[in-house]
Amino acid sequence: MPRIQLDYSLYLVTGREFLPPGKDYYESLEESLQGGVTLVQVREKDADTGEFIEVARRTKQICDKYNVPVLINDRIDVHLAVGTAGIHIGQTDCPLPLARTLIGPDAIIGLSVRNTDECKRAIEQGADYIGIGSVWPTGSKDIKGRKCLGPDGTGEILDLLDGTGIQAVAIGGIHLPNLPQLLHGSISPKTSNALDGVAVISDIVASHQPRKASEALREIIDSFKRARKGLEGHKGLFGSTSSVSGGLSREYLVEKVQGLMRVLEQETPLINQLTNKVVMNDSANVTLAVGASPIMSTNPRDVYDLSPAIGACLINFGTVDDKEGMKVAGRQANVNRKPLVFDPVAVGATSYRRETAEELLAHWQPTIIKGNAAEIGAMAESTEVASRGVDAAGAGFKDPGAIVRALAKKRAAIIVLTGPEDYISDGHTVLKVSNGSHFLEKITGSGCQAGTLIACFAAASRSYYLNENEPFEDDSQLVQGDMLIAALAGILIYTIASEVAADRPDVKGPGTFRSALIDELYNLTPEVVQQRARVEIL
Ligand SMILES: Cc1ncc(COP(=O)(O)OP(=O)(O)O)c(N)n1
Ligand SMILES: Cc1ncsc1CCOP(=O)(O)O
Repeated sequence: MPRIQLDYSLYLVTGREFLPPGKDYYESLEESLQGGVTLVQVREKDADTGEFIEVARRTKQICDKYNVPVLINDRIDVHLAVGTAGIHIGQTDCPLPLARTLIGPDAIIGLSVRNTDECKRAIEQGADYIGIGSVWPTGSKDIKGRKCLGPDGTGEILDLLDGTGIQAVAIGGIHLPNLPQLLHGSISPKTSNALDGVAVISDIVASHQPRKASEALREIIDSFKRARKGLEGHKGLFGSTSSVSGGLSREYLVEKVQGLMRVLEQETPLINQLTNKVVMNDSANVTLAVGASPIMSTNPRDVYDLSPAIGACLINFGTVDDKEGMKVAGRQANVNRKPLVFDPVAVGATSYRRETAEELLAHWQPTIIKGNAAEIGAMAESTEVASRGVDAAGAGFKDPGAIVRALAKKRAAIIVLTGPEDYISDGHTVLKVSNGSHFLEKITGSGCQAGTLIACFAAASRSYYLNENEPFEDDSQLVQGDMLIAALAGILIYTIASEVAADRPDVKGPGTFRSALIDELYNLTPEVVQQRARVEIL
């Protein structure tokens, strides 16, 4: 007889030591069950056997009221004494085959997995589910300096499970702000296998309001799972994010970009830009010139309040200010499902910038990442192109298309590589844009302005989607709308306007070019885009 199927969506691992002062364990447990916890593991690291059995017995009594199964951490004797649904064991606990003999064929056995080798063994030994971790640093367990897996490392393990029927949860450092990034970012690149749930201790147990904490996590997990159901059979990485997979042509792409130009003018979306001091004024002006509305808010409370009202958010860390504001703005963009454009300026130039980028990326999931060759190289951990200040040094990548495609897959985001030619990828399709003017290299912040315009068109693409469809009709993506087209639109509009500006007789050098560029962005028509766009599908 097959073992019972558990719902792994929101898996609470208990930890009485992490309760807020004065909070009763059983009260906290009951509140978390009311908030939507679907499975509970009793984890007692300091209790003696009698106490463990008593805690597990009362835990099971409460969980039974909510029809939520209970598993026991490590201890087969406690499981047998209390009659729970099964056990969770680690790599140094009782070996799985022996545990199976001891607890019989019907009980669930979960195994901790920290790498692909351990996963292969878990498959061979017949685990019912695996706990993949630690995804991020955690204060709830000593992970002995081991490297955290992150969403992409989690995805590599998920790849191996495809077709095995073994369920998987992730564990370690999972909290509301990084949950969307984990769920979407761990979808395995090769097989599209995804997590069945997440296991958490502190996000629920350490909360004064475990019911609310659980409800908030469940909302995100349920929406992700609904989306996956809608996508059954689909093997692409991005589902509906990009609609261009079939029948792709220059004409199709340009027509879509023209459509977004009209949407932008009609909708005037608000674009919040946490950007650097050097470019702030020009970025606000290019935003206005294409028909969007700029706001340059950085205060954490302010960006939180603004998030529901904006069309998109840009985070550009050129002067690495306002890190707290960037964390909150990006997190709220994810929570409110707004496009988030990340411009990691000079990320490869210093260790501080690299660490800051990683810190930010642990807080939120970008929709689009834009950078020059040095920045994209640093993000892709490639040494082909070095940084020189905020610029890239050297000739560039041998195969830029392969770089952007691989990074898009790794980061589960659209990647835009700017340079003499621009490359854009969603992990499948690679587009190359050959428009632009040499003057763009002679003014400060041209890359930053391109990022701003990508954010404007990302907002337009989302609006277009929501106007055409029932709200969240296709819930498959964190952000709705065609973000590959949005990135293409931002790049095309900017580079074509730069060509038109550079051709003007009154443009004598970078100073006059800078003003002319804003004028030409303002005056650019869909017809000129049609005539000038040099887009190739690689
Ligand atoms: C769901 C889940 N995944 C992993 C673990 C970690 O288990 P283990 O490696 O045995 O470490 P301890 O929990 O025993 O410290 C888990 N408990 N649950
Ligand atoms: C038990 C365990 N195993 C790997 S990480 C971890 C702790 C998870 O706790 P938290 O959800 O508080 O990070």
